[in-house]
Amino acid sequence: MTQDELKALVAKAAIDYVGAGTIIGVGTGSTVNHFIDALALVKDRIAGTVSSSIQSTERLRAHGIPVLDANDVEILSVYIDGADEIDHRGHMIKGGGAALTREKIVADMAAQFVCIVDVSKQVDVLGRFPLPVEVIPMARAQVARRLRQLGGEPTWREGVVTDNGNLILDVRGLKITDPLSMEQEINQWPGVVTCGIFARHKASVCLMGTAQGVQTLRY
Ligand SMILES: O=C(CO)[C@H](O)[C@H](O)COP(=O)(O)O
Repeated sequence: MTQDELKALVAKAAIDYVGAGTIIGVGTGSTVNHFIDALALVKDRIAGTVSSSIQSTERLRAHGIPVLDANDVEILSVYIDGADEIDHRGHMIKGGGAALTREKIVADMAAQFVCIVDVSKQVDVLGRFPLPVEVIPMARAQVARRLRQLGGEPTWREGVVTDNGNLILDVRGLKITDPLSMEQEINQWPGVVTCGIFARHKASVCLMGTAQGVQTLRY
């Protein structure tokens, strides 16, 4: 199976986690695009969605799936999203699509996080994928200096402006052996909106697409 076929497979499997009459959180990316297409087939089952990006909102609305304002919703039954990397404890790197901050907000609203990935995203230690960090434009150079002091090599993702009007630094060379403490450390620097480590908001379940089918991992 191709990587895209594995993404479609896990996206379809995630429909089992969509509870009748509930509001669900929807992530961003090519795997989630498959999920949105699958969700369209059962859209009458749910009360609505909260979306993590303009891109996903547009796709949801094109299918006639209601998208609600996060401020009007108290709790989500589930948040379904992809990841750039996931370790064996459910910690993730996210933000390859620059939607990390809204993704973390929607994840924070949800009772559980169902991560949908193909097997290529599984790692022993996070950091092979460059860590995205969303920064307020004025803080770009200072946060980059801080990241270098931490042992990383930050690159500005030029030309990319997030849905929140901010910039992305992609950090190579980090070996993230303690995801929770590195997430907390980076997030406290002035000008950082959030970093793409999802340790505080790790996956509850991962549906992993493999050549043998969908593997369900619980953390
Ligand atoms: O974090 C994300 C977007 O900000 C995505 O979940 C991540 O980049 C995975 O994307 P894809 O499903 O296209 O591989």
